[in-house]
Amino acid sequence: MEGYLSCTMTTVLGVLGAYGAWYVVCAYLARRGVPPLNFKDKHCYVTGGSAGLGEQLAVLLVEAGAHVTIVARNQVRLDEAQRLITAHRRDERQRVVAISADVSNHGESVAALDRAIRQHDGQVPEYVFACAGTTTPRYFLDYGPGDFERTMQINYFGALYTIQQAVKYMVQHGVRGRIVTVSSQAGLVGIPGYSEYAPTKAALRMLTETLYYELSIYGIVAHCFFPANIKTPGFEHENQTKPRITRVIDGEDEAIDPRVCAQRLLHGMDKGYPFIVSDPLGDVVRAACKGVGPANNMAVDTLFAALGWFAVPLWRAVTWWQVRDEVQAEATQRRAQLS
Ligand SMILES: NC(=O)C1=CN([C@@H]2O[C@H](COP(=O)(O)OP(=O)(O)OC[C@H]3O[C@@H](n4cnc5c(N)ncnc54)[C@H](OP(=O)(O)O)[C@@H]3O)[C@@H](O)[C@H]2O)C=CC1
Ligand SMILES: CCCCCCCCCCCCCCCC(=O)[C@@H](N)CO
Repeated sequence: MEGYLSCTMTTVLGVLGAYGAWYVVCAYLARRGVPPLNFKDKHCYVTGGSAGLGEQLAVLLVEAGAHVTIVARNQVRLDEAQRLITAHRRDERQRVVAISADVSNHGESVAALDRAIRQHDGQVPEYVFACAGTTTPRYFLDYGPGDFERTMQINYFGALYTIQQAVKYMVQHGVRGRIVTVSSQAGLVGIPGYSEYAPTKAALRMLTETLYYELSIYGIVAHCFFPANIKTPGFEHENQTKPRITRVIDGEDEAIDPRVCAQRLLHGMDKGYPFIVSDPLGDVVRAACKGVGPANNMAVDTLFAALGWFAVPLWRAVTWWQVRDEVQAEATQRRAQLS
């Protein structure tokens, strides 16, 4: 009996020890080659920097000593954001530049970046955050022609145009910078109501995964951020059209503060994570959706993934049960409307 116990103990300790060693190796591998974050005197370029997540990100960046460019369309909101961001500077030599452009237009995207570099005395951005994005959630059948294309054009192509041009300049000037795309947890998990939005965010994930490997050729690190709901003007906009089914399933009540959300993004970048989330549930979803993409820490991700494969279908069943009345009502109403 005693022999049996000590044999079990040895096995348990052996497994824990092996897991610990694996964890350490994974942590080392994940960080390998990623230089520490350092924003002091760096040029950080933030599209969508006039509101919500992008604005709070710009605030944190100037607090960390960066020069910042924010890009958005509406001049009034840009001016307000510029004032707010400027008030957070550590040093008045820090430049805060605001540029009005529609990033979904290739010419405007490129011109905005050129202007930003000129206004920063030729300094190419070391950090590029493609934050601009939008959604108007509805039932699939309620979208009109053009809606899908418009959202893809802003969320996906808007980010792509900015990043491609920035990477060109980085490589040309030998800048070993970082690029960040902003996807969403809705780009990982299918949620009714996001048919116009989720594909744009899934596309960003795959773009970033590709660039994570490809841009390592030039010493540039790519990150993709997958936040859950954030309390922003964009969130208020989407809630005006969001079906109730969507509100319940995506956890409307748990929306987080944009500053906290931006801090979590910077934390993930500091760790060198390719895919970054805003909360622990996000880590479960991220790991369960990992596929053959890059891991943050293979040892931890494997545990999270195993949890996700069981928990996500349970969560799906529970939330679907919570909205059973709305599902019924929508089915009845829609059939009546279309027949
Ligand atoms: N809020 C949330 O719950 C979540 C948001 N996200 C994503 O995070 C990002 C930020 O979201 P959030 O802070 O809520 O967004 P907001 O709507 O609050 O702010 C969006 C910003 O992007 C700018 N923008 C929008 N379209 C364009 C365009 N075509 N060209 C240039 N700038 C543009 C807006 O300015 P202007 O309109 O003046 O151009 C504004 O500065 C988005 O990509 C969003 O999809 C992801 C998960 C959850
Ligand atoms: C124990 C494991 C349970 C698994 C839980 C799965 C949770 C998924 C939650 C998805 C939330 C999606 C928010 C999308 C926000 C967004 O992008 C929009 N607000 C657009 O702006």
